Amino acid sequence: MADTRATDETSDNTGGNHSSGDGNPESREVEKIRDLKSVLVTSVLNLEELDVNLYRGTHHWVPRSRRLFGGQIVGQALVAAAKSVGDDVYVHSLHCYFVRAGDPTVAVLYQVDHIRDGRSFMVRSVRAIQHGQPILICQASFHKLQPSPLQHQFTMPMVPPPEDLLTEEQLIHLYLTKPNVPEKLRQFLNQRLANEVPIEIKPIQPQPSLRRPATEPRKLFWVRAQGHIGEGNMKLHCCVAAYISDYAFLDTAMLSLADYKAKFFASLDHSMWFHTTFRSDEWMLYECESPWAANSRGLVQGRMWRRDGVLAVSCSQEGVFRVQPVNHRNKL
Ligand SMILES: CCCCCC(=O)SCCNC(=O)CCNC(=O)[C@H](O)C(C)(C)COP(=O)(O)OP(=O)(O)OC[C@H]1O[C@@H](n2cnc3c(N)ncnc32)[C@H](O)[C@@H]1OP(=O)(O)O
Repeated sequence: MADTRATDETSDNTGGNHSSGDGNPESREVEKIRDLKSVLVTSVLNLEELDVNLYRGTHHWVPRSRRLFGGQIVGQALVAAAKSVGDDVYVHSLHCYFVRAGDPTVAVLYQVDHIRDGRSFMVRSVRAIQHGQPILICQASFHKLQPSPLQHQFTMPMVPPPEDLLTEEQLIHLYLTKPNVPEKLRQFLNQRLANEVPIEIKPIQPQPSLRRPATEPRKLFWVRAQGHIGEGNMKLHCCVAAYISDYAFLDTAMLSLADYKAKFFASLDHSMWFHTTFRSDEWMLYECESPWAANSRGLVQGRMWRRDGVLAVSCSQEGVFRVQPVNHRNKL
């Protein structure tokens, strides 16, 4: 079997030095895709200005649930908020509630309110609106750079580098070449391959199976935006990270429960804290864990690490989970 590992990474977290691979046609193909501007920048996060403080966003990828992807709404809301502040401030946090399911058949409007401009901090409130009603309310805060001797961070977990791991897509291709893959699983995996999610993921401990044992609710994976974004616009990288942060995050809470599936799950809220500069189109380690779940809700917390060990982003989210045993015969 051909070695399907991507070989495009020789750079450090500061980005830039991509090698052109090993001459393998598949590596060259990966390189070509990496050279294309990320669709997150050209389309998803490229809002249309309709009026003062009013923007319109369109959709790229819609999950199977047919409700809008939360990361898209948060990312677009942050783009709208960031348009109302100057170049001398950085987004440092956001706090959102998903109050209604997003409708994938119509665009989303983003209405920005200027809450306060202070000497150090600026706060914006954004309402994402469809059919005249809010689907998301978001507060975003921006801060001037103010270096201080007070600084510390946790230590990044030790994991294999992304060059030694396969992408989710490559893992699925590999798995589908095995004999006797159950038809239901084959269909599920083919559906995943058909997804046009503009995110690349390399799991640290892949689990390509529908039936898995209950484990500690914790997972780690390398993640980056598909395509090129480039250096320079830190606010844009934060918006892309907001998009990325909601993908493959909430299901961490389900890891503690085997033999059940979620007949309905959705994120209720989402918070992020941006600690320092990073490139969302370079591999970052996403460490996800769920400290608590009960009463049909689960809490997940995440840390995104630059590959040089610097903690770049912290995230937190609560979701609703309505679960049932996998062999449940009732029609949903
Ligand atoms: C792929 C990666 C995904 C990552 C995660 C995401 O991005 S998720 C996407 C972002 N997040 C979201 O879209 C969530 C948006 N928020 C919401 O949809 C809503 O706030 C909410 C469903 C969470 C709120 O639930 P409420 O129960 O208060 O709302 P509502 O009364 O309208 O009910 C919504 C639906 O749930 C059903 N429902 C309500 N309570 C129920 C219960 N105890 N048991 C069973 N079903 C129940 C209702 O019948 C209704 O179904 P019917 O509708 O059939 O009548």
